[in-house]
Amino acid sequence: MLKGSQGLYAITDSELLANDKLLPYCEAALRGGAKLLQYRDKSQNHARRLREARQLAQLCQRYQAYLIINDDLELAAYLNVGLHLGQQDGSIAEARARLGEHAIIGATCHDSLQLAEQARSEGASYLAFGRFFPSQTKQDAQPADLSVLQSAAQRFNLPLVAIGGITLDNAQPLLHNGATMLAVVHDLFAQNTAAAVESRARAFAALFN
Ligand SMILES: Cc1ncc(COP(=O)(O)OP(=O)(O)O)c(N)n1
Ligand SMILES: Cc1ncsc1CCOP(=O)(O)O
Ligand SMILES: [Mg+2]
Repeated sequence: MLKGSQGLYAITDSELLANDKLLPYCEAALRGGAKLLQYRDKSQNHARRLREARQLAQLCQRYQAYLIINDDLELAAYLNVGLHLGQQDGSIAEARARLGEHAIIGATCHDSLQLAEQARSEGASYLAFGRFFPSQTKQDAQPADLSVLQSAAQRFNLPLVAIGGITLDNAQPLLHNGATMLAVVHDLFAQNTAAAVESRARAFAALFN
C-alpha cells in the first residue's frame, strides 16, 4: 500500500509540542506536505494518548495523510491506523496479523540489512534506518552509515525511511543514497510558530521534487 511512497514523515515530540501545540503544529506540517505523521508519546497517560491520537487521526484524514502510532499495537488497532515498531516493541508478524494486510507497519532496522530482511519477511510496509546524524530527540540512538541505504535500495522493494538528526541542510545525501522518506522531529517541530512549521515542512517536501 505504501510502495513507492516518497516524502516527509513528521514525528511528534511531547516536549516540543507541549502547551497545546500538538494539533496546530501537526496541522501545519500536514499543510506543508507531510505524507506520514507519527504519534510518538512515551508517557503512560492512556486517556491523553487516546484523545490525542484520535484527534491526529481525524487531522490526517482531512489531509489524506497516514497516521502511524509509535510502539503501541493496541492503540493502532483501536484507531485502525498504522504502527511503527522498534526492535524492543514486539513482533512485526504479530502486528501484521492483528492489523491486517492493508495497515502500514514500519520497522526500525538501525544500520542492519539483516534486521531489514527479517522485517520484510514478517510483512513490514517500510524499513527505517538511522540515526544518520546525532539526534537531540533520541540521544542514545544507534548510528547508521549512508551505505546501508544504498544496499537496502538495491535489495528491497519497499519505502526506505531515514531518521536521526535530519535537517534541511544535511538531507540531500540521504535522498541520493536511496532514502524515499525523511523522518524528522526537531528540525520540523522546534519552531516558534505554526507558520514556521508549515514553511519548514514545505521546504522538506520540495526536496522530493
Ligand atoms: C520512522 C521511525 N524510525 C525509527 C524509529 C525509532 O523506533 P525505536 O527504535 O523503537 O525508538 P522509539 O522511537 O520508540 O524511541 C521511529 N520511532 N520511527
Ligand atoms: C525516534 C528516533 N530514532 C532514531 S533517531 C530518532 C529521533 C529523530 O528525531 P530528530 O529528527 O529530532 O533527530
Ligand atoms: Mg519504539
